[in-house]
Amino acid sequence: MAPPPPTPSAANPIDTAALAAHRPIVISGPSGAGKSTILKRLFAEFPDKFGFSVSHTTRAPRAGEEDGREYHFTTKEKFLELVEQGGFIEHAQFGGNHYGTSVRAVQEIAERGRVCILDIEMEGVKQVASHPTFPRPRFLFLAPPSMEVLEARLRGRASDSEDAIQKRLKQAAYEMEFANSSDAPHDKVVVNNDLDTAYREVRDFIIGKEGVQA
Ligand SMILES: Nc1ncnc2c1ncn2[C@@H]1O[C@H](COP(=O)(O)OP(=O)(O)OP(=O)(O)O)[C@@H](O)[C@H]1O
Repeated sequence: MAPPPPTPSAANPIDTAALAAHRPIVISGPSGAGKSTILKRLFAEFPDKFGFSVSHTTRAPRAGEEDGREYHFTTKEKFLELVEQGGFIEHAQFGGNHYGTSVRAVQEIAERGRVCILDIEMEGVKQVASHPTFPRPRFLFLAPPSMEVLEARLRGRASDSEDAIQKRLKQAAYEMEFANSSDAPHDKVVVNNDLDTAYREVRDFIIGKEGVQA
């Protein structure tokens, strides 16, 4: 049986008004689909409209990192307590450390009058879509034109080893399968073939009639 939904507590009340006025956007898609490229353009065109939330992590800060800037650094106990309270819209464990996006961090962006853009991988997307209390964001999936083109772009980026490229391609196949399934929450799928066209489609989805006004 599914556990009962956590009630928003005093520790993490949900400010639905701010989130409704500035509805967050979840962007996902395989590694190499072009998310960073398109988001970079969007932020350059609209420097004051969007924000990225600051994630929580249980890993130790690295030299030069500041609490609340790169991450909210926290302990495993506090992290798991917040999980129990439904305080994360999504969270995961990598290399022995916990990482998560808190309701509070996303809300903070909305309260500053900005639309929070969440670049989230597939498992996180599923968690956000099934969160019991967090208001549903808008979901955008960025797809490559084909697996062959994706492979060529990953190679062209020249930032990964052969092993890493193979792992990304394998993961991309799962992501495409999920995106094509009826479980996928996506409100819009944009195929990133020609960059200008894809950018316009993403921009229209985000700032068009249903999105924030430009
Ligand atoms: N429409 C396009 N046509 C040709 N090349 C593109 C296009 N869109 C993106 N690229 C290139 O493809 C590569 C992958 O793009 P990018 O790094 O933005 O992907 P990403 O989805 O952000 O990946 P990751 O999830 O790994 O960060 C980059 O080298 C980028 O310049």
